[in-house]
Order: sequence, then C-alpha cells, then structure tokens
Amino acid sequence: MTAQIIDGTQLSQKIRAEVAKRAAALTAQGKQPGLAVILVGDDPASHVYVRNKVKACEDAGLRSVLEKYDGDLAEAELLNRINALNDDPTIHGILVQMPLPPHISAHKVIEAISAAKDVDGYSVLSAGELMAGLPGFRPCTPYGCMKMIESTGVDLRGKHAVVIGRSNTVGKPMALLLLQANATVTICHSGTPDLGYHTRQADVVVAAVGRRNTLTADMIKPGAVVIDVGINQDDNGKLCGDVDFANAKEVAGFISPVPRGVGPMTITMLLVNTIEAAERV
Ligand SMILES: Nc1nc2c(c(=O)[nH]1)N[C@@H](CN(C=O)c1ccc(C(=O)N[C@@H](CCC(=O)O)C(=O)O)cc1)CN2
Repeated sequence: MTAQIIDGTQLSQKIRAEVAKRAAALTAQGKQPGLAVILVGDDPASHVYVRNKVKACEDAGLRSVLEKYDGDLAEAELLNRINALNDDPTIHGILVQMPLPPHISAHKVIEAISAAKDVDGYSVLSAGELMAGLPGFRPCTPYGCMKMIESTGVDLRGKHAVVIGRSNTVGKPMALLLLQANATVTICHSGTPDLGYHTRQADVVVAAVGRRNTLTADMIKPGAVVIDVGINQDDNGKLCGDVDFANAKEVAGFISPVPRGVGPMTITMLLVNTIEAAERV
C-alpha cells in the first residue's frame, strides 16, 4: 500500500491560521509581534528562505524587519546590530539566517541574541533547556518534524525512532524531542557502519544528512513514519531530500516529501516561536 503523504504546506496552513489569531490578539493589545531577520551575503537559497519568512510573517499579521548586509560585513558590526535589536521593545524575535560567511563566528552571533528573543532556538541556553526538559524555544526544523509526526496520529511512546544526522541544529535536538515523547531513540551518522540495520528496525526515521538517496526503500520497515529533512538537488537540478521518495513511499506508512514537507514547517515553527516570545513579554 502506498504511504500517506505528510504535506508540510497543508499542515503549515492550519498552524499558521492559529498563529494569525494569536497575532491579532496581541496586536489588539498594542503588542504586534515583531521578528527581525538578518541576512548576510548572497547565498541564493538563503535569499529564498528569508523572503519566504518575511512573506509568512506578513500573511499571519506579524511585523517583520529584514536587514540585508553584504558578505564582507564585519563581525563586530553584526554584533552591534544584534545588541540594538535586543534593546528594541518592538522586536520579539531575532533570526540570523545561516550559513554566515566564514569570517563571522556563528557561535558568537547566536550567543549575542538575547535569550528571550532566540526564536531559532540555537543558543546554548535554549539547547540546555531542551536537554533538561524545561520550557524554551525549540529549533524550528526539529520542532516542525515533531508536529508532522504528531499529525499522523502515531503515538511515539515505546516506538523506536532513528535519527540520521547529528548536527546541533537538527539531529541532536530532534533526538531529544523524540526522547521527550518517550520514543526509544538511536542516532546514526557518517560513522555508523550499517545504517540499514538500524533503520529497518525503526517505527520512525528522520533523515537529516544532506545527501540524496541516503534512505532507500529496502532500508525502511513497512508502515514506518519517514520524515525527510534533506535539501539536495537531483541530476536535473530539481530539489530533492535524503530519501528515495518514489520507492520509499511504497513501503512507508507515512512519508514527508521534498519540497512541501519539512521546509514550510520550519518557517511555521519560527512564527510559533515568535508569537510565544511576544506573549511572554
Ligand atoms: N537561522 C536559520 N538558518 C537556517 C535554518 C533555520 O531554521 N534558521 N534552516 C535552514 C534553511 N531554512 C530556514 O531558514 C529553510 C529551508 C527550506 C525551506 C522551504 O520552505 N523549502 C521549500 C522549497 C523552497 C525552494 O524553492 O527552494 C520546501 O521544502 O518546500 C524553508 C526554510 C538553513 N538555515
């Protein structure tokens, strides 16, 4: 049987409608939620993502302030801008689009953002809150993946989840969120000798490596939930994920596509975090 598609665009629409209601309520109290988006350099994909973030804010009634800088911006200047935004009461969330040019320390930049405005959930404090099971901002991509899994109705308690990838922004927080939902979690990575051995036992697989065809149909347990975080291009330059979608959908129970899967949900959870930041003030 063919898998049910987890449509990130459709799920986003539902969540964004709720975000719009919360934004309207805050605006009526004279506190319109505000997001500052900082883009440094000319990475074409980053320009697309940032444009989509600004548009999503507009559509949901959030105010967005987009600051674009040339790739040779000095690190100190960027840190000064972040400090100014930290002090701006009309800005509730600050996002610096990644990747940054190599001469700028992403760590320094992330840590410069005030904890109350860290809507990307990338800071050491936010990571610690997640680790400790405390409330806080969750990184948008894994947070969106959790919402996608939730939308399938599959209860994670006691299920075996395999995360492929161990990045600080996706793999590690993803594993912690799954653990918090009482799944038994395995993290696989480039040093894992037999990836298929692990994924074939998994009720849920989250692929977040950035290499196409990392997860093929023969590596999937029939009926499993498959979430594809990858952003790659196929031989024809078409956007594709880490999963061999065409064949995997014939084995999985639920599967997210690329595009229209995790990508739009990443933006949606950014809106959710920004609303939460504004509601906390
Ligand atoms: N500060 C951040 N930087 C980056 C993040 C992040 O969460 N915070 N994540 C990624 C990129 N990303 C968000 O910024 C992102 C990637 C993809 C999409 C998306 O909607 N993709 C569409 C296709 C868009 C296209 O035409 O290329 C889809 O999958 O349907 C949104 C956001 C790295 N940087």
